[in-house]
Amino acid sequence: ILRPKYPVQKLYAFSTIQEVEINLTVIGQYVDYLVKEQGVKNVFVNGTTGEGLALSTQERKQLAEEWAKHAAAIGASGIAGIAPFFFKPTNKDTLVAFLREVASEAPGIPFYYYHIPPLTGVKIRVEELLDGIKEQIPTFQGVKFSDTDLLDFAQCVKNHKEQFVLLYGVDEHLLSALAVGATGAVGSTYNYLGKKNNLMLEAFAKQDLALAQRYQFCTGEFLSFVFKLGFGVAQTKAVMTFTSGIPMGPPRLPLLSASVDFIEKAKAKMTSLIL
Ligand SMILES: CC(=O)N[C@H](C=O)[C@@H](O)[C@H](O)[C@H](O)CO
Ligand SMILES: CC(=O)C(=O)O
Repeated sequence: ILRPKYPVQKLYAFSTIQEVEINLTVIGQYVDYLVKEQGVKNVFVNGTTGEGLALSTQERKQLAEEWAKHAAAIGASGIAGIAPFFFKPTNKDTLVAFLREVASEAPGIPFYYYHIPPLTGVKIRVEELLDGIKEQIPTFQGVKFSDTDLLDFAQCVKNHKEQFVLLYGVDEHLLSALAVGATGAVGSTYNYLGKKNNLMLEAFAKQDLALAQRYQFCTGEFLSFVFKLGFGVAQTKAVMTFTSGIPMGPPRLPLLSASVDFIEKAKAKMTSLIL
């Protein structure tokens, strides 16, 4: 959630780009919206959608505190870490050693590995990573798995479902992940399709696969449409803005705001979605 830092746009060489600062004032309203309108039960703060990687440590702390305050929580119920993505770990042991250092800074808080190879470029299989990880990282609690390798995910479930929380993070594939035993889901589309996805979870739990598929196809229909227009975090913010009415603001560089053309088309598509 960002907002322009200056009222007047700064001029850059080829386009107008705004410097943006975080906007804490809308978080209370945002929490209410997620809970009441979308049935969202937990929030993943400073992740991909919240542009955590584009924020300073100070900004991330401010955001986490503001979310915790409005969510009436005393603190975080968990923290998550991604793999280092510039100098990358090339094997499981170095990745575990890295995560262990991060996790040990907060010894009382459950730690999750955020597996997102499309963005980190680190493709070390989670099945392999989880093997023996609890001995190395005592606070290890689970994985947010944002990849389409459902064999890797299924192996994680098969070997560790009792021990770890396995959250799936590719929203358009969630039903497939449920089929192999996902514990839950974390994703950007639950900001605006949360209600439909909760109904999908319910249908799946009642073994009504045909109904669950219709909800999954709804997410798929929307995403497959917007993917063709160019879809990323900036566009997600635009969709969240028009569905919730809460201003999510522009993204921070190198991302650029969604175009008016994108917003119009995405809005029309969203309105046309039928179950
Ligand atoms: C790369 C990315 O942003 N992944 C998100 C979660 O991790 C997902 O929620 C996707 O935004 C969503 O599945 C649409 O592809
Ligand atoms: C949505 C999500 O999973 C993220 O922003 O990291």
